[in-house]
Amino acid sequence: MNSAEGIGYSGTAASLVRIEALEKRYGRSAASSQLALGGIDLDVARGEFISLIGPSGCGKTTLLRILADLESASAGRISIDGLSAAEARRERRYGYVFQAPTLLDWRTALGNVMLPLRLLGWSRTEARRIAGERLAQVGLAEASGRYPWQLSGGQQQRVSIARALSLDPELLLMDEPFGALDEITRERMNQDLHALWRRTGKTVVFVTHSIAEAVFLSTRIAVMQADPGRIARIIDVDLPASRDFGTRDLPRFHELVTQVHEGLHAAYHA
Ligand SMILES: Nc1ncnc2c1ncn2[C@@H]1O[C@H](COP(=O)(O)OP(=O)(O)OP(=O)(O)O)[C@@H](O)[C@H]1O
Repeated sequence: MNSAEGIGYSGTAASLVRIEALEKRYGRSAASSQLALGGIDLDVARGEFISLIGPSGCGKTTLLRILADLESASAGRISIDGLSAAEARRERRYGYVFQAPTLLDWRTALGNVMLPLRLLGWSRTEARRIAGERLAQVGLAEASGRYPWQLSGGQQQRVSIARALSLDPELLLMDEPFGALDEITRERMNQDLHALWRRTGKTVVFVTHSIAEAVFLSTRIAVMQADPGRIARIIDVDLPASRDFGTRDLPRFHELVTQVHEGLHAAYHA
């Protein structure tokens, strides 16, 4: 049985995501199995933007995939708005953005964003209207007729975000969505994602390897460590709520970058 499904429990009004004593073991035999997550406790408040950062292999993607019910937990409990991960998946309570865009090459940008709506029974006209709005939300209205191979990497990721938003979920799970982009495009995407988050009030769980990206975007940062994967430290990001290109020049921004850096160093050498 999927334990995340079996023992889901009710969250509070304030926390949208609740994770308690979550463990994940890959492999069956005791000799060859590996404890990828060794007891994660984390509450994510509604409207929060939390980043997971940590050394390669510390279980960031595994944690995100368990939340999305793409992977089962070995022990522990999670709930999303009071639902188990499986229920939340069935009810389309989250949107998921992968590291690679995963768009269908034979569908236009609009067609890709329409797809989840069409699959759930929206009429073609309604789906087209909503998908058009979502593409406008990510600044791609004029590219709606283009195919993925006619779009830049950054534009493809914008389409992926629009698709994740298509059903207007309260929760967005994002697995290093800007990892493959050049630095300037990435900063621009950070800026636009921040503005989108402020406008929509979504709750975001975001995996990244970039300290600057985590500090710029987040309300809190969970620094993880490996063997087994666990949360080593939580850092509150007390920057002004509204962030722009000037945010990276603030002394507090640099202090926080140093704090996360030190947290990561400690995590690497623990
Ligand atoms: N399907 C799988 N089968 C067996 N082991 C796995 C599987 N997926 C992940 N692992 C192992 O679990 C651990 C955590 O992997 P995970 O991909 O979640 O880490 P991560 O922090 O996201 O890494 P990265 O930053 O490199 O993407 C790693 O040791 C990995 O080898």
